[in-house]
Amino acid sequence: MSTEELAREQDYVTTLYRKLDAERAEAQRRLDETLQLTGGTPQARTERDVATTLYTDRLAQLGSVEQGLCFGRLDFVPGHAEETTYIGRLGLFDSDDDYKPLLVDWRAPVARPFYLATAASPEGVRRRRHIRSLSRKVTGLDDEILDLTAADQGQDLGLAGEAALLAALEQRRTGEMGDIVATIQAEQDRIIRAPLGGVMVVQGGPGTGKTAVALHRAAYLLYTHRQQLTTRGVLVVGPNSTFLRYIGQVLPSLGETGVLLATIGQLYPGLDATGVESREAAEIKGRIVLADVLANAVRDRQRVPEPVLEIEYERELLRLDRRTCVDARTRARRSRRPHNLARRLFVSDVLDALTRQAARRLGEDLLDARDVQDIRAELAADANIAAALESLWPVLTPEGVLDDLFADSERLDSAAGKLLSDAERSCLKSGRDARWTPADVPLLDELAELLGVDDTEARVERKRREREDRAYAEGVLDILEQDEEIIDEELLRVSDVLDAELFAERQQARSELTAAQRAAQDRTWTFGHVIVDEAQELSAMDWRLLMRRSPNRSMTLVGDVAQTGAAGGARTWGEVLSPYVADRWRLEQLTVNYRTPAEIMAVAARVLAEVDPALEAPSSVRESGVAPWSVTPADVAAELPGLVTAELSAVDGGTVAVLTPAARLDEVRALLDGAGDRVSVLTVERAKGLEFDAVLLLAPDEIVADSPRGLNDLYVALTRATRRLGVISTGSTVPALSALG
Ligand SMILES: Nc1ncnc2c1ncn2[C@@H]1O[C@H](COP(=O)(O)OP(=O)(O)OP(=O)(O)O)[C@@H](O)[C@H]1O
Repeated sequence: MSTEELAREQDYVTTLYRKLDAERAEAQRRLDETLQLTGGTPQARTERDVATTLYTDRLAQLGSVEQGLCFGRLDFVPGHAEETTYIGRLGLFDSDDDYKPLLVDWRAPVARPFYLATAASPEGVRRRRHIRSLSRKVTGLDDEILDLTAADQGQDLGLAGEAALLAALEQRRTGEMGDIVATIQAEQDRIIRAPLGGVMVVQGGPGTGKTAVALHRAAYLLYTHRQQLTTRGVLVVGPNSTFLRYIGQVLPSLGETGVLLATIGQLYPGLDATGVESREAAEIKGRIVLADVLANAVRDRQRVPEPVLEIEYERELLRLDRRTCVDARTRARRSRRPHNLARRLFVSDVLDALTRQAARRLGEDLLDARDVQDIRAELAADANIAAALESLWPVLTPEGVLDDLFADSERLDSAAGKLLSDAERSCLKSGRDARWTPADVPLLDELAELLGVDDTEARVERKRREREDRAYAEGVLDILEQDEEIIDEELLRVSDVLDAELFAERQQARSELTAAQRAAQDRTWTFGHVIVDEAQELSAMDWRLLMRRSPNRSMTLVGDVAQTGAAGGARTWGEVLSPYVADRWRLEQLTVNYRTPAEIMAVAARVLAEVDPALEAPSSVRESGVAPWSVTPADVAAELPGLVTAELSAVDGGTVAVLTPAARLDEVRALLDGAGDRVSVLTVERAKGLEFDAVLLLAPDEIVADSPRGLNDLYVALTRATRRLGVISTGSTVPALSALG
């Protein structure tokens, strides 16, 4: 690349940074101005709140694009509507020149050819240029000329911007995932920009960019359907907290808010379920039949007297017989309301019956309707009667019911006797953690549905407040419209684009929390879009919970059925989804592995063939030049630290993972204590979705033997490395690894 060309691009990029600085200064100035205003009417305070959030969001967005602000350029063929377009992390416009775009946001439709154009289908693009930079300095340019004669590079795998891609892939791993906006590939772009509605499954082998694609899709959807999605939010579900930390930085650096990142264990408000239990117990809890077990458990709590319950009331005995209670129970159950709401009906019928009894004793003929009503009210307020009603139809909480069910053999036998075997029931009872486990969360959620909350009073109050908010918002908008003193165009723009309802909703959100934060606190929140990563791991009960959060079935599910480790996880996507959407879901596939070098992938492919010969491993995009190796040390404890040190120096500042069978985790952690934060010691389950420059795999035979899906686990373990793989054998050889030197 000529130095003049580099200098020309540097000039342009410098102009863009100048523009970025100016935008930042302007947003800061406006924010400062707004913050200096004090006092005033409630309306004035509202206006200030709106403006404060607007400028604060803008500043955060402008702050997050500093690195690699502009990374691409398209030059179109003569006669095309555009001549040249620069692509970057956000859009910048020239306010002095009719808002001509200086930089196009990567998510905008005009940016698409940057990811999709090929020599065979150039979409009007003559040249695609990747601009590499470090801080604000342009360090390199990679050009592709998209005419047919130049159709050579990356032809086999259809790669776009191969040089830039390979440079990105060669980078050392830091323990946090980075964005891929500069080098998104065509098959990935099609998924990222797929329409919002419906259920899309993205099936792809390890390292094909499923996680990256899922997160960029969240950013794209929020950009394209901003209004719809910032109010409802986007839920991104990942397998565990280590994984969420790994991906946590990708979205803010794309300048997005309104996204809730959570594990299934965090989807029941007020809990972060981190308890541990056996694979078997988790598998049983994940079965769909648990929905029936729980329904039975709730029904079992709706009791009738055998044969009569006597209640002392004002020194006399009222008798509540079985028949009355059975009738009341039948009517309450037939209402199909959740337990705590149906309770009102049961209580009302029983009180009617008791009132009749009490009235009879006092002499029915002497009482008018008013007297009878008074008697009923007195009965309702009586402590003994309240206790009797509570014993027959108690107010229940999900936590209480689940705890009682697992702690009490009789209850469990009654609810699950016909649905789970003796061995399965005792597995649920034994070895319970004092804390809730992730597999408990969908059960609690199910119970919350079955039980409901009798919030009649709270609802009336909420409705009243909503009416007030709305009336207030209408008032604010009227004043904004009329007040000629308000010349700040940003504020006026706010009133232009909001109607009263939205404004009221926004006000509520602002005075309290963001959509994501509100969603985290509200079990009944439904999201605008739900994205699930490592979706193959979810159990049938997990899916039930997620489908409740996504009644519009706007979902992106990414995963790999060849990597399923959970005993209750997916074997096929159809099996998982058909109860909810029948066959109304579409499948997209990713086929290129960007993480694992070909040398390592060859080993992994042998394992995959053992899992299922019909499954195909993705093709690696590059070779590392380092062959995977294997050793069988005489004394693992003595030699492991040395092997780790050697890997650390080989990856030169990069990361090393030691993947171990669960039974050896503590021992290995102790051995490597003090190895520094570039070394992670993990089980395969915890390493799922993560990647490291070098991986040392300890005792593969034990990993295989540990679970019915042990070979899948081995496949996952082998595909975590971006550069180097070493296998440390301790026992019998695993056939698929026997060829390792
Ligand atoms: N287009 C791309 N440009 C640059 N890097 C990419 C691209 N696509 C994927 N990568 C990189 O490849 C690696 C693997 O991606 P990712 O973790 O998203 O794969 P995955 O399919 O989720 O893998 P797994 O199934 O093992 O969890 C990451 O480092 C990611 O940044």
